[in-house]
Amino acid sequence: MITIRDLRKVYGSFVALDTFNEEINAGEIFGVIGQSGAGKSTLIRCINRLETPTSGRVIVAGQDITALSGSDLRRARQQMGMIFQHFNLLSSRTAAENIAMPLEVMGYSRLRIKARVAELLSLVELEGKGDSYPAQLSGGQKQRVGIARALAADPKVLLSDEATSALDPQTTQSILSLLKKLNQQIGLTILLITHDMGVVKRICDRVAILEQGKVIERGRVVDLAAQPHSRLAQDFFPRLTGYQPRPDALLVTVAFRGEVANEPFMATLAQRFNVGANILNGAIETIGGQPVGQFQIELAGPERYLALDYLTQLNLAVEVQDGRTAAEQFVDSNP
Ligand SMILES: Nc1ncnc2c1ncn2[C@@H]1O[C@H](COP(=O)(O)OP(=O)(O)OP(=O)(O)O)[C@@H](O)[C@H]1O
Repeated sequence: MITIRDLRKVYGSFVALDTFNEEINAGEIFGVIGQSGAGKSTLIRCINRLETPTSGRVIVAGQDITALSGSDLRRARQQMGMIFQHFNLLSSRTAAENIAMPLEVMGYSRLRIKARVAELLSLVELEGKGDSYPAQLSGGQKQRVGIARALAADPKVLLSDEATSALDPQTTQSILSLLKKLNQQIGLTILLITHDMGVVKRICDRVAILEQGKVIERGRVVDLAAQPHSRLAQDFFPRLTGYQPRPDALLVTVAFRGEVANEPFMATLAQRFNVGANILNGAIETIGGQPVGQFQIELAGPERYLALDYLTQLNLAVEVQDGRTAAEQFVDSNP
């Protein structure tokens, strides 16, 4: 649905976005996460052509956005709805009138606008609020108006620029639920940028992590979360720092997903091997509809390497603190 090829944006000699490539599929929720200044807004502004890329191509629903100008570009932009952190509603217009704006630009009749606005108010669960002015609405309600306005022209893609950053945690959850519902109900493709890992965890199918204009990690959220060493996993499952294992012990991170989360592997370790297995830290989250978790454990005792080998055979991702894989540790300790 969105093809981004070698997209670059340079301001003077400063590279704000460095050769971004991605294929965002129809019906997908794709997140771009990064800290302030990472290049997220630059990316989204190059996609909707609020900025002109220095080089590269952006193809949305089969149309090369980077090759268009004038009225062709305006028409192509109608394929992309956009929502913003501060909602960008007109304070002098009611919710219904704000939602109607793109339809007015497109020359819809008053009757058609009325019907479409009613439909959109219902879609974003704001029935009865059409006559309210923005000042009379909560932050979450204002964002719902923003979403309805973004969807008015029935775009294929929704671009979300930190749409929940100004909202409290509970309202953030309700807006994310709404975005997920729209994604599932009308097959909306969503590209969202955020600095909040919680947003990625909650609704994104795939993610790219931007740092200083470059992608430093990308993949399916559930896959990255289940890899002990990924940036994403380290953020989802913060590790103990500064812990020194005992001399006869290994400090091990075990990551797992799906069915294996239900297996009592810790109990089995203690039964089968001459080891003490001490859980230092751990959590299980539901990501992409399946359990994903990580434990940090200390394995102590003469059979700690056998225990480690057993864990890797269970299809768990296992990482020992000194960076060697479980297999390397095992070989090194059994010459
Ligand atoms: N018009 C511009 N001229 C010069 N530099 C710019 C311009 N726009 C952005 N930049 C620089 O490009 C870098 C990326 O900015 P961008 O706004 O894309 O980051 P961001 O990840 O969206 O950050 P934030 O979350 O704070 O909005 C920053 O260092 C910024 O100062």
